[in-house]
Amino acid sequence: MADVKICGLKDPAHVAAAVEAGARYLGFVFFDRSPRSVTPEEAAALVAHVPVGVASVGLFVDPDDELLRRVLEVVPLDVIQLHGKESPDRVAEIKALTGLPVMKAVGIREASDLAQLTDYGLVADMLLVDAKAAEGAALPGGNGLAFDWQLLVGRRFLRPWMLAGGLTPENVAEAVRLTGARVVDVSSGVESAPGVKDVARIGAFVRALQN
Ligand SMILES: O=C(O)c1ccccc1NCC(=O)[C@H](O)[C@H](O)COP(=O)(O)O
Repeated sequence: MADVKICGLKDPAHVAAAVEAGARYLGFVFFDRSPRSVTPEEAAALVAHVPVGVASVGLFVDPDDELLRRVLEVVPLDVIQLHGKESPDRVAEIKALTGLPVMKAVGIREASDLAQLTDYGLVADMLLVDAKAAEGAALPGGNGLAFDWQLLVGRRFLRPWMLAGGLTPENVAEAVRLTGARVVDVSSGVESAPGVKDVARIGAFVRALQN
C-alpha cells in the first residue's frame, strides 16, 4: 500500500483521525494566505500529539530565514516542504540552515514541466509532484487540481517522491496504479470545505489504498 500524507491539518481531532487511519506524514501550513494556515504555537500544540513513526512536515512558500527560525524554535518538524518558487540554490540553503530533509514541490501541467524534477532532484531530499496551479491562482497548491498522470508513466526520479494534486478517496487508487507512486499527498480531497478536514473522507482515502 502507498503511504499517505494528509496536508493542511489545523485541528487536533483531525490529526488524531489521520494518525488513526494510518497516515505516515502530516502537513502543517505556514502560509498566511491559506485557509489551512497555522501559527507556530498552534502547530506546536498539534505536533505534540503526533506519535513516533509519523513525520511532521512544515509547508512553506518562499520562506525567509526568519520565518523558518521562528517556526523551528517551537515546532519539532521532521521535514520542510517548499511550495513556492524557491530556486535549487535556495533549496540547498534552507537544507543547510535547518538541518532538516527538504521536499520540493514541483508543479506539473505538461511534459516540459518534468525537467524541473531533475533540477530539484539534485538538491532536495524528496520531491512532491503536484499539479501546477492556474495562472493567477490565490494559492500555489492545495487547489484540488489534478494533472495528467499519464505524464508520469514509466518515469523515474533521482529522489523519493510523493504524488499530489486533486487526489480524492474516489481517484487515488487509480492514480497509484497508473503512476506507481509509493507515497500520496492530499489536502482538499479530504475536506468538506476549504480548510475544514473531514474525518470520514480521511478514513476513506486511506482505505481506498488498501484494496
Ligand atoms: O494547502 C494550502 O493551502 C497550500 C497553500 C500554499 C501552498 C501549498 C498548499 N498546499 C499544498 C498541499 O496541500 C498539497 O501538498 C498539494 O498541493 C495537494 O493539494 P490538493 O490538490 O488540495 O490535494
